[in-house]
Formats: sequence, structure tokens, C-alpha cells
Amino acid sequence: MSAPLEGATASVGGARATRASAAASGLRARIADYLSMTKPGVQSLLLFTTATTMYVAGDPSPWLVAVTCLGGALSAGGAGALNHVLDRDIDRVMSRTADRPVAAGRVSVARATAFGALLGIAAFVLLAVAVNPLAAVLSAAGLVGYVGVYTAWLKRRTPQNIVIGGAAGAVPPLVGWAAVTGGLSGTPLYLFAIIFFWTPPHFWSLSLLMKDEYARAGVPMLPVVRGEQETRRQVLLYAILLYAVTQLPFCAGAFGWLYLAVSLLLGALFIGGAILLVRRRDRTTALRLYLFSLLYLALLFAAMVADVRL
Ligand code: HEM
Ligand SMILES: CC(C)=CCC/C(C)=C/CC/C(C)=C/COP(=O)(O)OP(=O)(O)O
Repeated sequence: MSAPLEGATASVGGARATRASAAASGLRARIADYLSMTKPGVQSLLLFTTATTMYVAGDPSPWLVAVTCLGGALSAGGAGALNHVLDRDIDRVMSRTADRPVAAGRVSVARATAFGALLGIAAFVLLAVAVNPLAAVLSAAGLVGYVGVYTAWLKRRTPQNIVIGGAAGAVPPLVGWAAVTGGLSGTPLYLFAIIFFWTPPHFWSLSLLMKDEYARAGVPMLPVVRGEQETRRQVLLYAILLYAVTQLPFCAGAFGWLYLAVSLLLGALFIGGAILLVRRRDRTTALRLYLFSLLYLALLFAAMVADVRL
């Protein structure tokens, strides 16, 4: 081959390679966008509470745990995508959320809606067929609660949005219990109540750091409507209520001394952190309590399994 021809062939090959690598990175970015709409960070803890509850409820096969978690992930993921659609206007206004795929216009409303609906339907069918109808219905109720009750209805109307709407995030233990036993009883309702009372201190401590953003977006979160000090007071109140609720399954005989010891220690730390939050009005204390809330829930559910199994 002559030198000029060689050069031309090389540049055609180079252009093709550049186009191929641009297409590959475009595809990777698109996949990352769709994945981010499923809110994988939040999902990790939702699925952890589902899986741990299953080991409290009985002796599930690895297959049952895997398929239940897959169903839960599809359901919560679909809910997340639909939340991205409904909240796109306020997400656009807040710096934390402005770059989300729908808010930023990278994924269309129609595509995100179809994606969310498809995941929700796939979750329902999978759980109904491979697990049981009760698990499927409970999981669908979680999706409707988060998308229909919290996102579409309460989030923009009342500072109690996350208290009432937070019930959706407390559904995973019910799904896990129903998956193993085919029904519900007192223990899963206690676990539901634990997440229900955990959600306000989890979110409100973080909301202290995002007050101005919520105010700009016109979302009536507690620190915007009732002020920061009242929010800190409510965090403490709910931390105390949460402690009381965590003692109920021990009193009812569902768990033993190991759970009692761990729940006492974690409860004291949570209440201690909330007292600090009321006293010290700095951002670091709020951020630390929010991060601790994540560790708290994970350790509490891990302790339930350890208590039942050891
Ligand atoms: C209405 C109820 C809730 C509200 C308003 C809420 C709000 C938030 C917000 C604003 C964040 C930080 C930003 C983000 O990473 O998206 C966050 C993080 C998180 N939440 Fe919640 N949350 C709620 C319920 C729950 C529930 C029920 C769970 C699990 C049991 C949970 C688990 C998490 C986790 C694991 C993170 C950290 C995510 C990460 O770092 O990527 N949240 N939550
Ligand atoms: C069982 C089942 C299907 C449950 C689904 C419920 C679910 C996904 C609960 C998590 C709650 C959550 C991510 C709140 C974020 O609030 P936000 O939407 O106000 O936060 P944002 O500003 O980050 O969007």
C-alpha cells in the first residue's frame, strides 16, 4: 500500500474507532441515567430491611431471598423513576437534584414514565408468580404510597408529608415477611412501625442542611415552615418515640436479650445525637445524625437476625 493510501485508511479507521467509542460512552451515560432514576443508594437499605426481615421470619432459600429482593428493587426502582418525573420541576430548582436525568432533560418524560411503569409492572408480576400475591400487593402499595401519596399529593402540601408518606418506605419488612410466611402478624407490624418512626429523624436532620433549597423550590418541609429549632425538637421527639417502638417487639417476645442490648445502645446513641442537635446548631451535627440514622437502621435490623439466629 502506498503511503498516502495508508494514511487515508488509517484516518477512516480512526474516525470509525472514535465514533464507536463515542457511541459506547453515550450508551454508558444513558444506562447510568436510567440506573440513577431507580435511586440505588436508598434502595440498598430498603432491600437490607427486606432481606433481614426474611431471616427473622423463617428459613428462606437463597432463591426466595434473591427473587423477593429483585421484585422489591424493581418496585422501588420504578417508584424512583416516577418520582423523577413528577418532581422534575422542583428537582430543577435544587442544586442537589438539578442534574437528574429528567430534570436536566436528558431523558424525556414519556420515556421515564414508561420505564417506571414497566419496572412497577414487572415487579408485580415477578412477585405474584415467583413469590406470592400478598408480597406483590404489598410492594405495589409501597410504590403507590411513595408516588401517589407522598410525591404527587403530600410533598408540596404539608410539612407532615414525610411522616404520612414515609409509611411507603416502611413497607419492605412487610414484603419480606409475607414472602416467607405467606401472611402477616404482629412482628412485621412492629418492624413497619420502627421504620415509620425512624423516617422523620432520618429526613429532618438532613433537611436542616437543605432548608434554603426547599424554600427556593417552594416545598413546605418542616424547617421551611416551622423553623430550624422546631425541626430539631421534632427530631428529638421522634428519636424518643422510635426508642419506645423498638422495645415493643422485645416486650412481645419476638426478640431476646441480644436485640434488647443492641436496641438500647443504638436508641441511647440516637437520642444522644438528637439532644446534641437541639443544643448545637451547626451543620456538622445535623449531617452526623443523618449519617448515623443510616447506620442505626442497618445495625438494628442486623441485630434482629443475630438475635433470632444465634
Ligand atoms: C419519606 C421518606 C424519606 C425521605 C423524604 C428521605 C429522604 C432522603 C434524602 C433527601 C436523602 C439524601 C439524598 C439522596 O441520596 O437521595 C436520603 C438518603 C438516604 N435515604 Fe432516605 N428518605 C426517606 C426514607 C428512607 C427510607 C425508608 C430508607 C430505607 C429504609 C431510606 C434510606 C436512605 C439511604 C440509604 C440514603 C443514602 C443514599 C445515598 O447516600 O446514596 N430513606 N433520604
Ligand atoms: C416497597 C416500595 C416500592 C417502596 C418504595 C418507597 C420508597 C422508594 C421509599 C424511599 C423514600 C425516598 C427515596 C424518599 C426520598 O424523598 P424525595 O423523593 O422527596 O427525595 P428527593 O428530593 O431525593 O427526590
